[in-house]
Amino acid sequence: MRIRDLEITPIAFADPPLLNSWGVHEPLALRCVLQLHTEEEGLVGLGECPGDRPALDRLRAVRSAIRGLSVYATSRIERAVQEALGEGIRPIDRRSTFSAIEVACLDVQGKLAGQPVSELLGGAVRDAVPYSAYLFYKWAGHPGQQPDDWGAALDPAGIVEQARQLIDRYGFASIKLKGGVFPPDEEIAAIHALREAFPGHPLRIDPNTAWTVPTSASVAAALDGVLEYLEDPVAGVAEMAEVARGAGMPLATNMCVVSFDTIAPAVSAGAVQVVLSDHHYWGGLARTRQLGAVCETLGLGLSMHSNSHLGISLAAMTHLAAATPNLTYACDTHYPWNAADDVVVPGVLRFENGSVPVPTGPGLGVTLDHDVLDRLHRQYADSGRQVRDDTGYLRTVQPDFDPRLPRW
Ligand SMILES: O=C([O-])C(=O)C[C@H](O)[C@@H](O)C(=O)[O-]
Repeated sequence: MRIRDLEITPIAFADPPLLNSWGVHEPLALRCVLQLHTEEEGLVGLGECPGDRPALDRLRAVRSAIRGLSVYATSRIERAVQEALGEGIRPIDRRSTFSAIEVACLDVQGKLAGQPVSELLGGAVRDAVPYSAYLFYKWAGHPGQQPDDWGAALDPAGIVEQARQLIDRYGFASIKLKGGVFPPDEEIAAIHALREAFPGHPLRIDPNTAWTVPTSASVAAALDGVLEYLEDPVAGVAEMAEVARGAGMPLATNMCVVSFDTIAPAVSAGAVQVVLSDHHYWGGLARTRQLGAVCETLGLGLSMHSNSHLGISLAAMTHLAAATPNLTYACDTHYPWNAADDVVVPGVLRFENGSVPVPTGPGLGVTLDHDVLDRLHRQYADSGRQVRDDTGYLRTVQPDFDPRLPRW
């Protein structure tokens, strides 16, 4: 079963004004939907990946190189992708490009075999995958941002209210707060407020390396006995190790362990106890299962990271987590923030008690909604890219958008 073509559709979907240590989320998140068409039987495999212009350029660069290859030959496809990308592309971007294509190949393989992707990965060891409530400090609204009904969350009471909405709607157990936004004392107070409001719910905070070693140490002391893990408090292996030595909870990361070659130095230094996987950045579902084996061997915990994403990625994440026995932490997902714009037909992907039941249909088990895809693609074409100007406000610019290439 050979690849006839890779259809690349950039899309833009609404993202609320969520805050992180870099600022506020842009009004539109850029993503890309892949449809991998086969030569025989007219099958289509789905993939999803970042949709910024460099990511799209990389996909266009590899498109002809994978034509004619077997959908089963993922190692050969990976090599063809690497060769087509040539020199000068960051390893993480190489892995990300291949990852979306690998997911689309697995979707086709599953459709051919009449088996869900989780079976192709060794079989689901859980029927449903737990996700965490991913809390963000949030403005009520922002210029250029579409209105939403979540409200603002700018203090402990707002964070507790946001957690309540997410837990009421989705049933999450674990709760993760994106920190590094306000002074650490305010974020510590928010975690204590969550602990009081939701006793028994595992809690995490992730400031995306915004803190210094002393700040991280005092946050770790203040939250001792409260957190299931502290994620990326500080940048650098040596700095993470220094924090880890005095912290009463495990340190987790998706920023200092980002590839296989970064595992050993971090482990030797005692810098991390939990690794957050992410198939987009680790080079696909098979590679991420290899990460699982390495973590098991080294006695590291395994969790899962997310960025803004839609249902094709959620399906892939769910199949992967279901078939990775030692992925025992609840996975991150941004899905509740973006679900209203999903490109997959509703129904299969749903949250029950904080978990997504593993899709049982062939392949990823999800179906593309072409009307939504077209709408989000038009939104991409019409809006250009939103960037923050030097006054902190968002504006629409078109520098990396070429209207002559609306769809590849
Ligand atoms: O856990 C993480 O590092 C992230 O989720 C990175 C994301 O970019 C997150 O900070 C966000 O969406 O603002």
